[in-house]
Amino acid sequence: MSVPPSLRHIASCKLPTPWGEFTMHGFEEASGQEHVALTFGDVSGDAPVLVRLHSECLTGDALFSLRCDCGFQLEAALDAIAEVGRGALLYLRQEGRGIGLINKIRAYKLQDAGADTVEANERLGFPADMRDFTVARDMLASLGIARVRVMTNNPRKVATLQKVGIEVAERVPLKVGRNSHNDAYLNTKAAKLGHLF
Ligand SMILES: Nc1nc2c(ncn2[C@@H]2O[C@H](COP(=O)(O)OP(=O)(O)OP(=O)(O)O)[C@@H](O)[C@H]2O)c(=O)[nH]1
Ligand SMILES: [Zn+2]
Repeated sequence: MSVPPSLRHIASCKLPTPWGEFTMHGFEEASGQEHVALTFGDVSGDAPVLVRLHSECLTGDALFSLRCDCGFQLEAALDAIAEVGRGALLYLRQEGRGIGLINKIRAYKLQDAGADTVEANERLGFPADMRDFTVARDMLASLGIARVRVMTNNPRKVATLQKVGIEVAERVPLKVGRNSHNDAYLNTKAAKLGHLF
């Protein structure tokens, strides 16, 4: 009996953006979970590729929320990739650090009442961060990317990439979008989740 591949590349298309023309690649996990990658320029070859692993945040990425830094990081990452002329953004469908959109709204409600972002997850019965970044390995492999300069403040992303055999030539900090609404959230990420600010 043959084992189905854990990730399938389904189709690619052009994606014009204010930063220029990206190529959008659609992937599907065996579970049915969908992800996309945007590439810019020629990402083949041995030179490390500027890469962002971005976890889905509907509120920050699409609805202009100031509760987090996600939307600002998304824009800054696309900006940086277009600026160097070559790179990839993996848009991972891991809303709410893996707990999903509705549970994230529940967690925000608890945060409105005083819990921090980690306590809120725990009160709902979830770990602080449920994400598994190994899907990035298969997406990068499918795109022909073996060496990266990864834009993140999250050491766990770097550690996972290294663990699954992606060479991390450099971690590029991505510190944008701090404001009065997300200041405490970002401080909690540094104190409890190990983010490097
Ligand atoms: N459960 C929960 N998830 C949140 C909260 N605020 C933001 N998120 C989610 O956290 C994730 C943030 O992902 P990333 O932008 O990849 O950020 P990161 O792992 O913190 O690290 P960076 O690469 O440094 O940005 C997204 O999935 C958001 O939906 C929150 O208060 N609770
Ligand atoms: Zn966010």
